[in-house]
Amino acid sequence: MSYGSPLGHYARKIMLLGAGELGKEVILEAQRLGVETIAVDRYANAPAMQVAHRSHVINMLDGEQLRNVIELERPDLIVPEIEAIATATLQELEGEGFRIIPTARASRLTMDREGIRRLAAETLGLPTAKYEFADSLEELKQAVEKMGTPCVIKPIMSSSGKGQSVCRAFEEAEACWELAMEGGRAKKTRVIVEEFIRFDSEITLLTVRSVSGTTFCAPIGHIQKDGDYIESWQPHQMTEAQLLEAQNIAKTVTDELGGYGLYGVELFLTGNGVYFSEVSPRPHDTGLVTLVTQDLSEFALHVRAILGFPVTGVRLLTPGATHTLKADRDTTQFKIGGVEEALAVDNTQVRVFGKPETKVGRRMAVALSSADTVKQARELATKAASALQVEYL
Ligand SMILES: Nc1ncnc2c1ncn2[C@@H]1O[C@H](COP(=O)(O)OP(=O)(O)OP(=O)(O)O)[C@@H](O)[C@H]1O
Ligand SMILES: NCC(=O)N[C@@H]1O[C@H](COP(=O)([O-])[O-])[C@@H](O)[C@H]1O
Ligand SMILES: [Mg+2]
Repeated sequence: MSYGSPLGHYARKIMLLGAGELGKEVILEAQRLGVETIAVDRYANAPAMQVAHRSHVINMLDGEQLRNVIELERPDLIVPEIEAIATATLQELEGEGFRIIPTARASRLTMDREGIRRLAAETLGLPTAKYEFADSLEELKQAVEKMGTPCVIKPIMSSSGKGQSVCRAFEEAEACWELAMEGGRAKKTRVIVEEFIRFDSEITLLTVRSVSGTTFCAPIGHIQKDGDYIESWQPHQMTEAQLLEAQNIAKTVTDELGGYGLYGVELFLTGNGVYFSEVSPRPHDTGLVTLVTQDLSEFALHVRAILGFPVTGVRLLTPGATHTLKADRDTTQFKIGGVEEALAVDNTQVRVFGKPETKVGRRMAVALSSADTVKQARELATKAASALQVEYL
């Protein structure tokens, strides 16, 4: 396959739908291969827009706006970077010959928690937490009663833990409902109620589907707070049996979803075996660690796979870890400080995402460290992240 230079007549063009910190790394990798890049998101100056050839600001949940921008640009590949996109329009466009990564069906099924959960548990028979759905406070109360407490309540369309809470007693159901209504990405009222799984640890298994077949990265362990990731490390220590179980689940779900690209399969490890939690048909936030641990990062792997290039294997070069920096206020008047101190920590890098605005809980930067052991790497990344700070002006 051959293609011309970016911005020329024969360029190969990819359009990212979503332009956050993960997309920024995807675009940088695409540019290394001489691909033309277009970033789209709901607000101007999003991280990936700052490194793309061009950008557009639209409401990606509006099918007409989405179709217009795609027809205007006519990209060779359309690469969803977040869940909240008008996926029915992506399915129509795929029918008209556009290529959606990994497939329009995969982006539709993973757009909300119901599609992927029913597919995994009911069609594929994978082990998951028990679940119920509710469309009103009344239905939620019934579901909580049936499920018992504690249980986890999440808007069906949300990510990074937005609108998610643990309901510890029946009386808390109303507060959980209110939180979910505020936190969802789209104005949908439906929530999922999940059995609370007391896992020993949780992992992301990055799984690449390419012209070369399916490849797994070493498992990534992580810690989440309020449904959002704080720390991740690679490799995560697990038994051979657990790893095989995890790979089997990942293979089953990614084969079903199909297409080319990197998937992040989220799994809970328990004494009773491995549970499937959810899957991202795209690079995963906890996988940022691969920027310092692997010969090819999850972003490089995604780009290679979606362009139809071979992915013959992935090498873990060193243990590593990441720790995030989050804001705790809503403002445009801020600076990121402490980069100098963070970079003084051994074997450490920093990514400052360049988001134009802080929000409570919004991820603004990450520290990444490598070391001889995961334990050391986690200590270094945590030390570096604690040196980083959002300075409010
Ligand atoms: N049923 C559950 N039992 C116990 N913990 C859970 C359960 N569901 C979610 N969690 C915890 O909350 C975290 C976030 O949940 P989940 O991945 O469903 O949210 P999300 O908003 O899709 O996050 P992201 O988009 O960042 O992956 C999980 O990684 C896990 O730590
Ligand atoms: N867990 C999913 C995830 O981490 N997604 C990443 O966060 C961005 C949105 O950030 P924002 O909410 O700060 O705009 C997304 O664009 C993606 O890069
Ligand atoms: Mg998740």
